Amino acid sequence: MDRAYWEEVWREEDLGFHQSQVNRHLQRFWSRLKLAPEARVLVPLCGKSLDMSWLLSEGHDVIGVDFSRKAQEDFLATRQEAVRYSQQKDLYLAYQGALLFVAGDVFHLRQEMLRSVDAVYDRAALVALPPATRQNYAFFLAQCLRPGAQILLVTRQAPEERLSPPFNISAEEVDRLYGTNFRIERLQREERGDGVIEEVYLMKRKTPKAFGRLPGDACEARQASS
Ligand SMILES: C[S@@+](CC[C@H](N)C(=O)[O-])C[C@H]1O[C@@H](n2cnc3c(N)ncnc32)[C@H](O)[C@@H]1O
Repeated sequence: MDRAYWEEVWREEDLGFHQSQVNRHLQRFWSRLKLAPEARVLVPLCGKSLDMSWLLSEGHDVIGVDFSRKAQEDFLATRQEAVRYSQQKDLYLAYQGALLFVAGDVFHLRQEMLRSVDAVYDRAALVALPPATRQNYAFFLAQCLRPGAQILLVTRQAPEERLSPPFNISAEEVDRLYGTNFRIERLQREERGDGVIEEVYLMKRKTPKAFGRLPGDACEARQASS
């Protein structure tokens, strides 16, 4: 699922993933992260999710990231505050109160932006990525997040495997992707009436043995090459 795929999705407004209500797992489990109100939360592949409004209403600083400038525009329009725009290479930044909405590729985010992140909220982000990209994404988060940073992850598994998003993510895959670098706790496993299983995980970045400028540090490497 490359950028062209998602641009088409937004152009055609084929937004079946968008929820008209705040996600119930977010509302139910967010307090488990025990964050201070002023904590900074990254919402990767955010679309125009109302979950960001909820996180802002909790007092958090929110960084939303999505390829789509339409998603950025639509989300900003739901809020009253003035917007200030800037650009860093191929990233289009919009600041609106405690929100920073970055229109661009999540993998192009700069390290200094991510090192200050206390928590990541992932609903319909990991499941939107094809298998090879999922590995890069989990590795990218592990490399960029500081020890102690947390991820609230919502996954899903439908009875049939699909060739397009949302993809099925099993507990084994979560463990394979994140287990080395994160302590993983499964908070919930729920089978919906339609046979789809939703799982909610709380993950905490472990302290690497030699944290910092390791060879292969994804963020550092990206910075050096940009
Ligand atoms: C399934 S939607 C989920 C949106 C949102 N999380 C929600 O719950 O409504 C996935 C979104 O990821 C965005 N996306 C996919 N790959 C991306 C990438 N590498 N960088 C930034 N955004 C990306 C797409 O544009 C799309 O809006």
